[in-house]
Amino acid sequence: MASLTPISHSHSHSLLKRPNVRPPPPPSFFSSFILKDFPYSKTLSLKLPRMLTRNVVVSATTAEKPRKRYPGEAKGFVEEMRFVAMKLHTKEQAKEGEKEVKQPEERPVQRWEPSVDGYLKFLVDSKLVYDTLEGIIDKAPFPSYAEFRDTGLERSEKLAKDLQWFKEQGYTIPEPSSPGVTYAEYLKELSEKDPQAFICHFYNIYFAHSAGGRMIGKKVAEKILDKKELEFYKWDGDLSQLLQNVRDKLNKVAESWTREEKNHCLEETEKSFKYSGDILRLILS
Ligand code: HEM
Repeated sequence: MASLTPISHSHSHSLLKRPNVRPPPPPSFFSSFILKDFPYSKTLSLKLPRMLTRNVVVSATTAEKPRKRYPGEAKGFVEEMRFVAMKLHTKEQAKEGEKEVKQPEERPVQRWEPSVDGYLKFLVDSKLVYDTLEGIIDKAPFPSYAEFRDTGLERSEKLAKDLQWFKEQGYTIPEPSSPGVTYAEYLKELSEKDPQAFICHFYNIYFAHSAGGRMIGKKVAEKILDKKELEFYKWDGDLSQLLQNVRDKLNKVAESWTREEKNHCLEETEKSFKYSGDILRLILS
């Protein structure tokens, strides 16, 4: 495993007690700072930086240099990734969501009209993405990826079983389609040149599936599969413990990242939603 440099918090603690701290600079300073640090795309640049600015707290680490705190930072980097991800949901997807509904999959799952053929396309493309992710983690082109081998969250074999079940029911399993192929290619490329961005996708893919993904699985099964529970939505062992183990590892890996690298990882969240949204939308095709 790559050497990790833990961040020491002791010194900020003692300094927090200092009474004569400099007052925080005016909001305009923050807006430009955050905008510079979070160059999100046009669609989000209006929403996300404001959202982040609103939540940034200035903590007095030294009298000379006020230090901005990122939302979730005190709890660890996973909490920062979660914060950005939750804002990218729509209100109808999750309570914490803030994004406007633009795509069909952003509407309430309760009102979806899924088709078995569309769902099969979704499962096939999801399998390609998980095959790719799990292959990358296994190969570990960056040593830190090896931390994420055998987490118990792997989905490739589960999906293989589900597709076999559909086949036995008489369905023809389609070839992967463009959204899955495109995402898999992107992940392969990223994994070899940009570990921070790759880890963002890793987090979002597995954690999205354990949250919204499970909800989707249940609703879709009620509507079109006579409530058949797929293996895709079953984990060996206690899911919340498996997730916690991965959160701990992600936090540990991110401890060796600079603030710029962390921001770069957070900025990738939007792409993760875009690629995953394109695959989710197949359910409604
Ligand atoms: C129809 C689509 C979606 C629905 C209905 C949905 C719904 C949800 C819900 C209900 C939660 C749990 C919120 C809570 O903790 O109270 C959640 C969490 C989350 N979602 Fe989604 N989501 C969707 C799509 C996505 C997509 C496309 C991504 C990113 C690729 C994503 C990433 C996440 C992440 C990272 C979490 C945090 C999980 C955790 O805290 O462990 N979601 N989602």
